[in-house]
Amino acid sequence: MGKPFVDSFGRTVSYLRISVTDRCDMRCVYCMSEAMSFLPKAEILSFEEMERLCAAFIRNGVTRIRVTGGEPLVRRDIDGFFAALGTWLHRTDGDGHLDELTLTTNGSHLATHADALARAGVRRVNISLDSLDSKRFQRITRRGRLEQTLEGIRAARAAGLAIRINTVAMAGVNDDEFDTLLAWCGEIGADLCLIETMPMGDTGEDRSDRYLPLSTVRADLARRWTLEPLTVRTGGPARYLRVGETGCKLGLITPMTHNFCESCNRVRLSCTGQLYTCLGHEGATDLRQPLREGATDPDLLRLVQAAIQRKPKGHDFLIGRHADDPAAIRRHMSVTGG
Ligand SMILES: Nc1nc2c(ncn2[C@@H]2O[C@H](COP(=O)(O)OP(=O)(O)OP(=O)(O)O)[C@@H](O)[C@H]2O)c(=O)[nH]1
Ligand SMILES: C[S@@+](CC[C@H](N)C(=O)[O-])C[C@H]1O[C@@H](n2cnc3c(N)ncnc32)[C@H](O)[C@@H]1O
Ligand code: SF4
Ligand code: SF4
Repeated sequence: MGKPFVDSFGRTVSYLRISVTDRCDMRCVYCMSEAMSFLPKAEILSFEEMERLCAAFIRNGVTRIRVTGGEPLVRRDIDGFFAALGTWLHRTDGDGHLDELTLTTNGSHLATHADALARAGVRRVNISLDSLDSKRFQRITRRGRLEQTLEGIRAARAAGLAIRINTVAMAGVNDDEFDTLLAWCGEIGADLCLIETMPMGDTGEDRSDRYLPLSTVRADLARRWTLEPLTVRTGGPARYLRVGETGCKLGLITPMTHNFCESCNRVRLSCTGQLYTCLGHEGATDLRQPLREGATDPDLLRLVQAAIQRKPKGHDFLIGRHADDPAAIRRHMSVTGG
């Protein structure tokens, strides 16, 4: 096995997030604009290309891969991709292995894929759902259908996958639903993770007046629920609390703080083969061109190592920052999948 990737701040990179497509069947108001245009197929890495890059990461100490998007389950032959990555799970030949393979999805196609994901070795999924009211769900996602996502959640449970529901907390949009969501998650045995809105990409809407600090939400929920801080971490940014009444976990993701930058273990590969070493920065290293021009594994490794050496210390997101501001992050969340 090769040497683990360590950045200039001494942080070891053991977690790769890979966005397999920029396409999506929804257009969530905080993520994309209604008139989002998508990339031509030739620009997107083939699954063979993605598998080769993943292998290079795994052979150098990456033990967790999260597949995301866009909506990962709208890409053709996604089951085959999971099956291929799944062969790295718990390998013991000393040439690298994965401890975890997982995905973040909007759930709309989970009913079709849940069994194949479980067979590939996926054990838990993060499913985005911002409301249990079908009209509101449709308004937020612009084209999603609540029943379809609920069907996907049922299929995931039936396939034995552990579920975390991701809910973007939005002032005046779904802030009256957190109790309902918490109770419902308790009923279905899922964890709930609330996420603060992040200013990424132009969505055609102003996000700043929807920003809801989770410190306020937590204090409010604590009046009705027994919330006990947990030390458990998934290697992700969520800080977890145990909900006494349901036994499930409540996660809080406050991406605008720098809480987790100092122990950041992750990099991101976009569907066009750009390696982003920080969610909160524009800079990326192109791996597609060298890959397509016949770069060897050591060549690719050198590029990745150099990129990781330049991994920034943290982000400088500002919620009120206008999209025209030169410091604003222009790319949409769907480019890197969060
Ligand atoms: N600032 C920041 N936010 C992140 C980062 N990774 C994920 N997030 C936020 O967390 C949200 C949820 O991401 P998920 O795809 O569910 O992944 P995760 O929370 O890392 O998942 P786990 O692996 O289960 O901990 C994203 O939409 C982002 O808002 C990160 O590295 N930096
Ligand atoms: C970009 S989506 C990709 C995967 C999949 N389509 C889904 O929705 O789960 C990954 C996560 O990012 C979150 N997200 C998207 N845009 C965001 C934003 N501007 N701020 C905070 N979270 C965001 C979504 O709610 C979702 O949980
Ligand atoms: S959050 Fe996920 S489901 Fe919603 S538009 Fe973005 S990529 Fe699609
Ligand atoms: S903002 Fe950048 S440094 Fe901070 S946790 Fe996210 S990816 Fe890591």
